[in-house]
Amino acid sequence: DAPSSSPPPERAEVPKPPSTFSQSTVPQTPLPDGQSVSLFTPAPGIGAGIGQSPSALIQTPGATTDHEKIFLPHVDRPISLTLPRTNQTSRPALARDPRAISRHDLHSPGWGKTIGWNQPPSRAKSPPPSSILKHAAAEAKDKADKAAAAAMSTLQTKRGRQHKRTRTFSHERRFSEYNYTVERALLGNGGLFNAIDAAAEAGSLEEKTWVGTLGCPVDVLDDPLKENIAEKLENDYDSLTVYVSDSDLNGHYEHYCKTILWPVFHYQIPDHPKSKAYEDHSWVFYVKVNEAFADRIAKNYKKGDVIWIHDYHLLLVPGLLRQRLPEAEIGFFLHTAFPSSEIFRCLAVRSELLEGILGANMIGFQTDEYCHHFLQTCSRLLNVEATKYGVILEDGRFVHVSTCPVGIDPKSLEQQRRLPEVSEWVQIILDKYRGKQIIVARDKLDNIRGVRQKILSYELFLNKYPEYKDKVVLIQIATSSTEDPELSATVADIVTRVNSIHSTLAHQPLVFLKQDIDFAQYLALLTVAECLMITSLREGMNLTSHEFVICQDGQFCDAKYGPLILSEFTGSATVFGHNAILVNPWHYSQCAAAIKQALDMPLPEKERRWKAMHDIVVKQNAVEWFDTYTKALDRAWKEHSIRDSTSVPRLSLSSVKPKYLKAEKRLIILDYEGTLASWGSPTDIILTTPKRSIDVLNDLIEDKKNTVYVMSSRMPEEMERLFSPVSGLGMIAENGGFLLEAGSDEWEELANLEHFKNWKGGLRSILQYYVERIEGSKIEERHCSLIFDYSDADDRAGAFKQAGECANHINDACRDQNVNCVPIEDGLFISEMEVNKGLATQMISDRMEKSGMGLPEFLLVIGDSREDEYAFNWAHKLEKAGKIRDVVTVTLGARSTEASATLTQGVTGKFDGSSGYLKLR
Ligand SMILES: O=P(O)(O)OC[C@H]1O[C@@H](O)[C@H](O)[C@@H](O)[C@@H]1O
Repeated sequence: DAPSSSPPPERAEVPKPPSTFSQSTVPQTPLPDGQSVSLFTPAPGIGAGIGQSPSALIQTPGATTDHEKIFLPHVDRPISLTLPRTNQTSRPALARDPRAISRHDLHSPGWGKTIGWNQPPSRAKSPPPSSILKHAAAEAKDKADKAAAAAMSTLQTKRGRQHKRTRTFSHERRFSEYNYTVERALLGNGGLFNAIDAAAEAGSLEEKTWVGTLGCPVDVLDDPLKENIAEKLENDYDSLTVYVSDSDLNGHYEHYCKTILWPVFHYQIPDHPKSKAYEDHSWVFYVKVNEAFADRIAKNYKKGDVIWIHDYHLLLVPGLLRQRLPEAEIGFFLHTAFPSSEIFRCLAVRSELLEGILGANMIGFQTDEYCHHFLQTCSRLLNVEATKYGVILEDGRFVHVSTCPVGIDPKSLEQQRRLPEVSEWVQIILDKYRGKQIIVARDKLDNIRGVRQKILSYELFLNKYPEYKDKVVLIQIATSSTEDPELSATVADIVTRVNSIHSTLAHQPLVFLKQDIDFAQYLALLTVAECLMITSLREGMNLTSHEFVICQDGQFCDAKYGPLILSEFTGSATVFGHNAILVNPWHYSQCAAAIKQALDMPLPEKERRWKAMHDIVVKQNAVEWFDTYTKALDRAWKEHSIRDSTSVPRLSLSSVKPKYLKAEKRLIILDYEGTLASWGSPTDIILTTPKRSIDVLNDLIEDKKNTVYVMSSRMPEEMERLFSPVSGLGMIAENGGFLLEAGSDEWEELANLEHFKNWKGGLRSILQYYVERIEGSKIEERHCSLIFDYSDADDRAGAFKQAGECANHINDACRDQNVNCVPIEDGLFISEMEVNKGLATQMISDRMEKSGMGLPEFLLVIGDSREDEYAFNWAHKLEKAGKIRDVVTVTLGARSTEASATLTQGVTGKFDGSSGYLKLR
């Protein structure tokens, strides 16, 4: 039952390619009628995996490429592909080769067919193959052998060949004897393909390499042939092939991707009693395939490459790559929706998935809502700090998260619409449905797209408004990349009921095609439609609606400006807003009323809405998406390129010493907990300061050239008590809330204490809620900050988890109040957003600049935690501006940092000012 056992569909179903590619190094056995076995896609990625979407894309900036050489048909490059935007002189064989033009969403298993050749059929709902459950490689291999033998015999029969194959003649060898062509896969993410294609054409992308799997079973290919294919694809199509066994790919795509991730990401928890979704049998295959991608990419990676991972099939790849290539520029874009944390947390491997995604420098989503869900999920489940712009990981690395909605390429669509087949079909449809109002729809027939809900709404519409009965036709195209027999049967029943009740001898109100149609027919339908109806229960975007808007401009048919009925649960709903008629697909009477509203809409209103949507589609196009995303990724990578402590050099005492000695004026800023004192979290009760720290500080201050500050999360009075033996010491308390200038006796408030009074009241109730649930936890109130401390909690793991939720809760509730809650060791620190150590250090340098004293020539900042990064950044700014000659920033311990040097032990072990200068041991 393994995928390799699925016999390939009959050759008769293979659309005849315009030309074939002959493989020179494998034995040549031309197929009759010029037909050939399709092994790959010229845009691998489109065929990445069994019906997979594009997976990873590597681009090398600065290099040049011949885009057309790869993607456009060429006489001496006989690949079976014709793409849009070619300057073809001859008319493309659209009707004959339905793959001749591209579309945004190639989700049909065959172009006008029910089964495609170059994608094995899906069995997403079937029980897992025994190869998966038993992990029996040998058995799978045996099955694959038999299946391949069966497949070959099918081919032979069809071809009418009379060769006698004996058991001793390996079927693998037989398979390898055939010619093959390289064809674009029928399944996958057409929107991505079109966008990359458009970006290349627009000059935004100079060189690219797709990384993907072959769109066909590979177990039957022998190693030399596999190598040969990979080589061919690398050399001629700039495509890297990832080989994984058929059973691994089956477990990965059809099981883990399609029965777990796809439904969960679209708010469908597969909790059917028969569902195997939560058995983790397929997780291992998901990991394996992701690892295979990461290995392939890492092996090929060259410094300067940009790696862009796409979609839910490859969520682990960014993380796996980050381990292999710590410095690489890695982007991730999710084309689907991202669910609320309450749904995501149902996944057994939720942390692994999140950590995988967080390997990227930048994570892109289609809408703000998905972004927000992701940030919230990270904060709740991983207990990391999430800001509006991204996630701060425990090691200090910042991962950017942003919204970047994908669009279509109106230019190429425009060209495709001009093809004669489209106008032919426009005419055919107009003739056939003369006098009728056509509502059009094309969706995957899965539980996500709401086809059932749509037809039920339509039935209600016909019942409620019988005056439309003879005047309206709903043409529903239902494609599918995976089989769901139960849903198919239910929908078929409803379709039969609608038609048997509402049809007349002369009129059939519902045309339901459980197959895909030719792209030209699809464009013609969008052109003549009175309205498009999308009722997805969830959908990342919905580019069909964008194509509809373009097709309604009246260029090839009387101006329609057809209204768009659009589920509010699609990404496109946030893009179009109320210019579309937004509906809740579960609210059948609302949907029925929307149909009536669309059909009755006066022309001026139609035109107004359409114009607004048209502007959006044209502006928010595919090239724009590519440019925006890649620029943001580049920025993210440059700004926050990983500087973990292994890549930050150790503090070189011998290089610091001359700088120190040269300076006539020095500013030294030292963090307290974890830096001066080698112990302690901000929640510890500090009784005394180690004598050694006091000695070091006194030694430093004794040198009149030095101005010394200590910074801490402690309150001013605590700091005073701790450092009373050091006179002249400057202090920064409550992480920047208070400043005591060096040599002064008066504390200054940098935080707004009035504001604190206002927000702390509201927060107390939230914190109290968690204190009651976490035994041993407590709230500590300081002058301008609150600390939620669970260091004494019995169940630290449980407390950690709840604290994550608490932080999230607070950040959500206080977003408008400028209040920020960040995790600290065994606690949460809540303070005003702009109040941090950087604010206080800025104040110090401003004062120095303004006073006659001027800025120092030497600045040393030493810290150990995330809050100290604000001070490091401030120091670097001064250095960059050329205001301070020598700046040394040092962090302690192993963590990512902005600091320029590291130390592994406490400061007191290294510094000693007893000789009147910073003595380096
Ligand atoms: O390969 P699949 O899972 O059928 O999906 C192909 C594409 O289908 C589209 O509908 C989705 O929006 C994409 O996210 C997805 O990549």
